[in-house]
Amino acid sequence: MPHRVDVLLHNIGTLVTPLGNHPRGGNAMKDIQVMEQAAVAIAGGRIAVVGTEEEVRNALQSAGSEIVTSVDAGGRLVTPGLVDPHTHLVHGGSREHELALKRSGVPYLEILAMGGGILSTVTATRKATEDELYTKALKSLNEMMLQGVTTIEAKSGYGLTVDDELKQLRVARRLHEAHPLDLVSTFMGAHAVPPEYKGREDEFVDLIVNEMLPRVTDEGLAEFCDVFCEQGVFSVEQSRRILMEGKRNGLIPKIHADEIVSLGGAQLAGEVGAISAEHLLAASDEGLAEMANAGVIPVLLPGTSFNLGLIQHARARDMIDKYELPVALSTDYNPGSSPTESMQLIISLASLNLKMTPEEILTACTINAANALGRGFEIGTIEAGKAADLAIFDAPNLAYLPYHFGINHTFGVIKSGRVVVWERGVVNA
Ligand SMILES: N=CN[C@@H](CCC(=O)O)C(=O)O
Ligand SMILES: [Zn+2]
Repeated sequence: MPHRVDVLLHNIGTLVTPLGNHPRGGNAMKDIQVMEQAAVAIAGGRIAVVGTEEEVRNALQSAGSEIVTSVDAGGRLVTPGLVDPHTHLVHGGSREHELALKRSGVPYLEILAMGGGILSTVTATRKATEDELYTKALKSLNEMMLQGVTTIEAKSGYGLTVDDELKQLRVARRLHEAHPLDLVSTFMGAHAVPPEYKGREDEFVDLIVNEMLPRVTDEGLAEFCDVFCEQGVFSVEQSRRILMEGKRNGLIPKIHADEIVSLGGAQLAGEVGAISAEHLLAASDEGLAEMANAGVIPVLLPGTSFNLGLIQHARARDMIDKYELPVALSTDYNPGSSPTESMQLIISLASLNLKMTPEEILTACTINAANALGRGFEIGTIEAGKAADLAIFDAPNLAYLPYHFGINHTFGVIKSGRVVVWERGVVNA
């Protein structure tokens, strides 16, 4: 028991959290702890004690702990800080000019093949200075924090030259150092083939492998390596080569797999030992079984299928009920397929379109998402010893979050023991 408690968060109406450090799949996704009239004592940025308010106060009193600051949660709902494990945070420009095209039925991959889509954002990102990218991404990062998010992943992939990929990753590193939120970086030089390599796709893969990957690892700019494995983008063979070379360079594989066409990306995820596979709308049963065998976390992105106007969504129910996979959820924040920073929108869409229960959704946005970033021992639950990352919502219970959709429920956010959002506004950032 610490002698000095920096923050005592008390008068929590309901505290909800999954427990443990590992990904939770199948029925275990529904297993969460629900505690009424709770409190959390925080010391040195970590959770020191959690329990009912009476238990916590008694424990602190018998240890003679000094409480430096008391924070009144006002009877609200408290969850672990949300984790957004798949974002394309750093990019230039926006793509509202493609909205009419999309709504008239032109498919996502066709817009890309016409030189638009991802490639239009590549042009804008190449043009932007590091400072311009920083300022734009900072705004989005604050939006995410106001949603109750405390850790995010950020991918490169809109530079597609050595310098422009490094530029994006340096912006993410600067933001990680300057902003209260934690950013975890992923190198995604294999996001699209740039126009100057059209018809010479394998030469672009050579560039990624021989020049980009070594520079990224030399500068310690990323932990993960991701590939858009999709028809007309990177084949299974090209993806395998990049992910294996990434691994040789110390980067853990992730993969945009079977989003539109069932290419076998889910199987590849299992084969290369990816920590996660993303999208998976078209994943086959064999692919899902392979992921379950290999312990790959499916990161589902219901904002993308919603925004692309698809009838089909990822098969979350099969993944949970049949394959006992530990589903994670994310915004996929990007300027094309999912222009939203809102994890709370994702929470509602997961309920509506993926048919996940509120308990499963909480697990997916916290401990499973944390494990998709290799951080299950550090964040994702409210337990003694973990980082004190907490979200305080103006909601009477957990089910209220997906139920009352389209508004921001966040009242406060505590990141590493520091209050960074209060009364719905950013403080101390
Ligand atoms: N599908 C590939 N990449 C992103 C979209 C990028 C974009 O359209 O700019 C995604 O995860 O959805
Ligand atoms: Zn993505």
